[in-house]
Amino acid sequence: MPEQNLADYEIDSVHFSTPLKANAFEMDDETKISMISDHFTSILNILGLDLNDDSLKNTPDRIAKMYVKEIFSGLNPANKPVATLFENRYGYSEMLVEKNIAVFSNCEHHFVPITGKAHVAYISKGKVIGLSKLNRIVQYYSKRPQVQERLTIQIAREIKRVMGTDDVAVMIDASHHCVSSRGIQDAGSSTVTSSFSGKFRDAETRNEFLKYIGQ
Ligand SMILES: Nc1nc2c(ncn2[C@@H]2O[C@H](COP(=O)(O)OP(=O)(O)OP(=O)(O)O)[C@@H](O)[C@H]2O)c(=O)[nH]1
Ligand SMILES: [Zn+2]
Repeated sequence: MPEQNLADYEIDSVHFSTPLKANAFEMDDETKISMISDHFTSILNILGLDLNDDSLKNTPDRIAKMYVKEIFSGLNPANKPVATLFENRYGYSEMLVEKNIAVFSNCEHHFVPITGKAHVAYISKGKVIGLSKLNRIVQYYSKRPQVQERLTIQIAREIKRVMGTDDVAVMIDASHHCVSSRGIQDAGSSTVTSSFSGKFRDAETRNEFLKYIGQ
């Protein structure tokens, strides 16, 4: 594992970290897929489904691949995006806002989707970041079993680390399918979380950010 990615987990070792077992990185992806597939075969059998049906027979394998390679790929630090930074030669000194970044995550309590939008902003301390890398950071931390509060903090911390500045804002507005499609079954509500650091703790800067994202 690249040293920098391992460090991400070591730094993350207090309350904002994804709870991971000590041996979380010992198993390779192929072994994980094979074991998850076996367990899903049992679950579908227990539910009484006929795995000889041609539509169902590959479902355990499909779910296992989807977990490891897609929706939970952010558990593997090897998939952490590497940020491309450029010198701020043009001396841009205002905030940069990347808004309406799609969030597709999954709730760690029920393993059903969290969908919504993230808005992030930073003020340069000399470097600028390739725009798509902000989207990639949001996507990487989304691809873990999550609670929205932790997702917000993890995204903010990573942007601060990469950009070498505390002047970072993150806001997420998302719907939790565990609230909309089951349980209380309230499809109309959404959850807003935010992280404001550095200059974004000042009302004027924060309000400028909120105005740009239409709040
Ligand atoms: N704070 C927080 N809570 C969340 C998040 N995602 C889901 N939850 C909540 O986690 C709680 C889990 O509570 P439990 O009482 O153990 O689960 P449950 O019996 O399925 O609860 P209900 O959803 O009310 O039916 C629920 O209230 C969820 O709405 C999140 O991102 N942040
Ligand atoms: Zn849930």
